[in-house]
Amino acid sequence: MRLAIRDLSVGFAQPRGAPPREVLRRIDAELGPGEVLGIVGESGSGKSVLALAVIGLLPRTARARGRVEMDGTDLLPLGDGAMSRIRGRRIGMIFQEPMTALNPAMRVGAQIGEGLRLHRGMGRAEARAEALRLLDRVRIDRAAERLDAFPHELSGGQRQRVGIAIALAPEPELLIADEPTTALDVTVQAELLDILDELVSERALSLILVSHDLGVIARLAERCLVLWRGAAVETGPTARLLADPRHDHTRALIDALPRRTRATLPRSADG
Ligand SMILES: Nc1ncnc2c1ncn2[C@@H]1O[C@H](COP(=O)(O)OP(=O)(O)OP(=O)(O)O)[C@@H](O)[C@H]1O
Repeated sequence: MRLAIRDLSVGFAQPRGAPPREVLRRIDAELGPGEVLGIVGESGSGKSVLALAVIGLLPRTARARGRVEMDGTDLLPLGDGAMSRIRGRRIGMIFQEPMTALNPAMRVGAQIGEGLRLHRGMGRAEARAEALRLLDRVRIDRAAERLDAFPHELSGGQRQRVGIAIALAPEPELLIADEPTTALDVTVQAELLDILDELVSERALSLILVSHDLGVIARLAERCLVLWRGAAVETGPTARLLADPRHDHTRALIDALPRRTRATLPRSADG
């Protein structure tokens, strides 16, 4: 799968005929199989709007221009029906707060099973066995028991593992993770980032990783795009950006990193 974002702008309709407020301006980006693209920027810079534009989940008041091409097909003009078939099947999404993606009234195994039955044509027993394999893959402890648990019975980290398993079930080619570890403590965060990293290489998955934290981006993304007030102020290999930031906002994001994280980054990012 190749994704090409071309000259993408997004505005929001304003009341009383005022001109739309542009929150994303002329974004270009590309992503191939087994690649990770980091989207980094401060709060309100447009990261989530960019992720939602790619997966076709912008609010109705949003107006998008440009192209979001998946293997050459522009997704922006697709209607709800065509887009919902691509979403889930070809593009998966992981959210910051896994509870929003989980159905509170449905057992974990059944939620993972939905994607397996709908998109991979599995029967009930086969879907249950595969759901267990997926829970093992995201290294949840006591996976067999978790199949029959409800989301509220799990910790935040376990819920996010389930969120990843649900997103993976239809074997998507592209995964979009919007602040997937922000709500979790650092050990769990590190483990989940490792799992995502492994999945990208195992499955030649393409990953768009959204974070306000350049440390998270640096762990996974070989290339990244720095958003500032809706514009891509810097884009390129993450190592280059860290070693030689060219925009004040990139420098500010590096300065925001804890000293210990900075010490693990390419040398010149430190000083
Ligand atoms: N539904 C909406 N209607 C109007 N404006 C919106 C809507 N959603 C987002 N915006 C605006 O778009 C801009 C970008 O928001 P976005 O959520 O993409 O930022 P972000 O970088 O993801 O921030 P955060 O890290 O806080 O989630 C903000 O100015 C926000 O107010």
